[in-house]
Amino acid sequence: MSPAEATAAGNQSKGTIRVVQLYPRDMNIYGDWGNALVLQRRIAWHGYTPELLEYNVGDPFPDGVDIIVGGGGQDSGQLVIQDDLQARAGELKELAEDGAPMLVICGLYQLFGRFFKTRTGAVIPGIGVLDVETHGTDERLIGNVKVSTTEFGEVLGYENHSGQTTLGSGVRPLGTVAKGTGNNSNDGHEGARYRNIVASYLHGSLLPKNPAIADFLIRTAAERKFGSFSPGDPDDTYAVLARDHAARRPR
Ligand SMILES: NC(=O)CC[C@H](N)C(=O)O
Repeated sequence: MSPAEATAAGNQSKGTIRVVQLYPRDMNIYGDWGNALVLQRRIAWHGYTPELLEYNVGDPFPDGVDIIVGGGGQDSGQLVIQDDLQARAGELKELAEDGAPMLVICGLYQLFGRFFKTRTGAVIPGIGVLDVETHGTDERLIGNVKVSTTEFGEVLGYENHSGQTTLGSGVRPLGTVAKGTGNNSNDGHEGARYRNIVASYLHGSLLPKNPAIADFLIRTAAERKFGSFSPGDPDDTYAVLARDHAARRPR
């Protein structure tokens, strides 16, 4: 049911949750925009009113941000956004430290870290919200991934990156890779967790197949804004089918 339909049906909104997708023009590959769409739909299913905004290079930064979502991108897309991202570092760091829920995938995961040194030797500075660093290699890590996590159960998705990310002591991994590569070829970890940020290499999109992560972001946003979260009754039929299908895909 759309928010408008919910209102027409007489359901009282529990309040507005504002989602901002960072740089969809330059950083949105392998279906990452689907993460914002899932948040929009599930926020409405939980009885809140979703507001979905796009933030691109040069835009004024929106006020009252409740959830930040950022996707992946080619190295060239990361170069395009790098200066604007540096200009927004202060606002994003403040939101992160204040506990705003965020989901950053692949290219923006790398740039929320300290830096990404690409395969060609270019160093793209990150904003240092996450204590991670990334080095490009000649090997591309591509394929379906399964991750065991304590917070979200089994996380499923698809990776495609040349960057290999090493975690510092200021973050913890999202989980342990059961199939695929994840952060790098060495330590068997995928993604990073810090405060209410979930960072991951997984596209596909991630949230349609992993509603537990979507609901974590929504619950955290509601608790932060309204003091509590009252869940609705989301329809997980397609999520269950998508998870089942993704889990059976070969690497
Ligand atoms: N899928 C991505 O976002 C890729 C990120 C980065 N360009 C890399 O290759 O590592």
